[in-house]
Amino acid sequence: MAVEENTRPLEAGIVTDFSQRMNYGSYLALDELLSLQRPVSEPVHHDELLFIIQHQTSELWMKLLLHEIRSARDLLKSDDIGTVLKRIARVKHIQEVLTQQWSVLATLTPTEYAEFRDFLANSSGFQSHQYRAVEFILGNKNEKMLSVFDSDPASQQILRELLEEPSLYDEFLRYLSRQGFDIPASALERDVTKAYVFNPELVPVFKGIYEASGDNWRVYEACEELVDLEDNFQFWRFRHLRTVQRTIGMKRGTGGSTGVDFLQRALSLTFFPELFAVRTEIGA
Ligand code: HEM
Ligand SMILES: N[C@@H](CC(=O)c1ccccc1NC=O)C(=O)O
Repeated sequence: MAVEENTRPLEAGIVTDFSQRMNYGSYLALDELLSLQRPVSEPVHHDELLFIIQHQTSELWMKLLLHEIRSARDLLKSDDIGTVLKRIARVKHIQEVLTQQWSVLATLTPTEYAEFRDFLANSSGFQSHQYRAVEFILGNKNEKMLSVFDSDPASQQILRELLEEPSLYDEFLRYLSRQGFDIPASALERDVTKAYVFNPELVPVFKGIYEASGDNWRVYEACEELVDLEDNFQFWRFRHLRTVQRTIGMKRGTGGSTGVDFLQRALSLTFFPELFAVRTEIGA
């Protein structure tokens, strides 16, 4: 059989009979995955598919983000800092993808969005349980957020567990204590169900680590990884805010908040305050 010009001939070994074998689509449950984009606008607005896919892909990456951060937190309990660093390296790449992805949604103009926004009713990203789980495990705990999930007990239960468990940073401080660093009891015995708040007693501990980085290389590296992670989180929040601003201006959110003003306030939150405070104390 003659091979057509500018085509790649299939090799003899290429498998084509999947009647009895697992294939790509069945492994990945593609039939289900690709049937889950269900626009609600009537008549269906061209851009609603973009809106749905932007959110669904974000949720998939957040699923992995949570999986990796949870694992990093649990590995700290067994003092396996090497694997923790590997987990955080991956977390940072996922965050970069999530932040880059905003440029796709930024092609949605305010006019186009206004044409289907009403169909979204009161649904909002504020109700994303995976996003809230990531915030909680990073230490931004807030029990009041649980009420949003009253009608979704399974998600509410996961959030309640994360609220009650130590955060990634709580476990990092406990790890440092086990490694011989002088972590004050006020940090080790804090109420982990509350949002983490700045503890000035920790700054000298980090100052010691940063000034003798060569003696504590892994710990020093871990501190810098956490700083990167927080920076990346803020970059995502900032891109979200700017996308919201260019799409709905100063309108209230569908979730009931003031919108841009509400999101702006999240930019002053911090997960690892002492790791930023220590910078003021370093050098001259
Ligand atoms: C045109 C696109 C978007 C607009 C206009 C928008 C708007 C808003 C607004 C106004 C809020 C505040 C809560 C409210 O009252 O609704 C919010 C929260 C939120 N949105 Fe979006 N959003 C957009 C896209 C996205 C995307 C793609 C994601 C990705 C998952 C997302 C995730 C979130 C999350 C997680 C929150 C809660 C933030 C927090 O608690 O600080 N949003 N959004
Ligand atoms: N809060 C947005 C609506 C919105 O963006 C949204 C709606 C449903 C599901 C996810 C959303 N994304 C982020 O908030 C708004 O006020 O227009």
